[in-house]
Amino acid sequence: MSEPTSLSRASVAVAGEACESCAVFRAARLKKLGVQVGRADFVVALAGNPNTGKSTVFNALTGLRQHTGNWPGKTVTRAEGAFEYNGRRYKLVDLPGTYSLLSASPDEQVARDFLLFGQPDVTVVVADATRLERNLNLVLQVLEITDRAVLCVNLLDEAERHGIQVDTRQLARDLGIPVVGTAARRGRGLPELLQAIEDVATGRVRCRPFRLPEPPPALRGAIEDLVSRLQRIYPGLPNARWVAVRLLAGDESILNAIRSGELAALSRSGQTSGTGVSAAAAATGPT
Ligand SMILES: Nc1nc2c(ncn2[C@@H]2O[C@H](COP(=O)(O)OP(=O)(O)OP(=O)(O)O)[C@@H](O)[C@H]2O)c(=O)[nH]1
Ligand SMILES: [Mg+2]
Repeated sequence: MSEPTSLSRASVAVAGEACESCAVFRAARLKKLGVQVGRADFVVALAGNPNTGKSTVFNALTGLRQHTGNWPGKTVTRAEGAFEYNGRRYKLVDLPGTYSLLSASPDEQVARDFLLFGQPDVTVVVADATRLERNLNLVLQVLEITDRAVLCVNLLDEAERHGIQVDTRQLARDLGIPVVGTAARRGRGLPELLQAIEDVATGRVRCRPFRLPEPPPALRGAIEDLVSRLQRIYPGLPNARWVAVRLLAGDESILNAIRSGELAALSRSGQTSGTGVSAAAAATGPT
């Protein structure tokens, strides 16, 4: 996060002295693997509000051609692709846009279920730099359920056109995770994004995510009690605490997942492949 600007890195490469910290060198370390996911060293999820450029980032890193366009709700199911970076293979999962992990529309549930139960190694939240405040709602929710996240502040070119400047360094300090500014349609910032993903995936950078204050003791006791019951009934269930909180809030979709046996299936499978409560996986090929 305290690296030189992409301009200074690029100038080093132009001078013909590519070094391991320069952006052009790092971009050259990217191999787009398309649908050839195979055995991946790390699984990376792309989450974010609708229309923030998730599929644009996905396409740029995998070489695939997920549907993109300037209206929300284009991606309705999960798409998977792969890339290799610095010799490590990454499975990249493009998710439908969602405003909140509490949302209940079918495509938003696909995103929610993968983030909660798919256990990605890194969650990249792609945010719209022109609507940062609204986008941070999902970022804070994601930070409640994972220690390994990167914030990609995309559409920086649009923000600049409107005179908006984003202080990514301050954001990184406040959120406790790497924050990278991008204009993904033109590839700007993607070398830095790749580096941040690698840093978090390999543990080179340890996140200290901002968390909301603990609930009052009475509620905390109820949550802990429910968590231990859930863990007894559903051993291996990821994010049992989140499930407990949603049950206490009377979340119908979680109650239905219990009644239908979906939650039991999740805890049995461990969900490393991330099928999700209601998600149908969609491998997307070049179109
Ligand atoms: N100006 C500009 N446009 C961008 C950038 N990144 C993506 N876009 C455009 O923004 C629109 C939305 O991009 P998508 O990649 O489809 O967004 P998404 O987040 O996958 O959208 P949903 O799947 O509907 O949630 C498209 O028209 C992209 O070309 C960027 O950095 N700058
Ligand atoms: Mg999309």
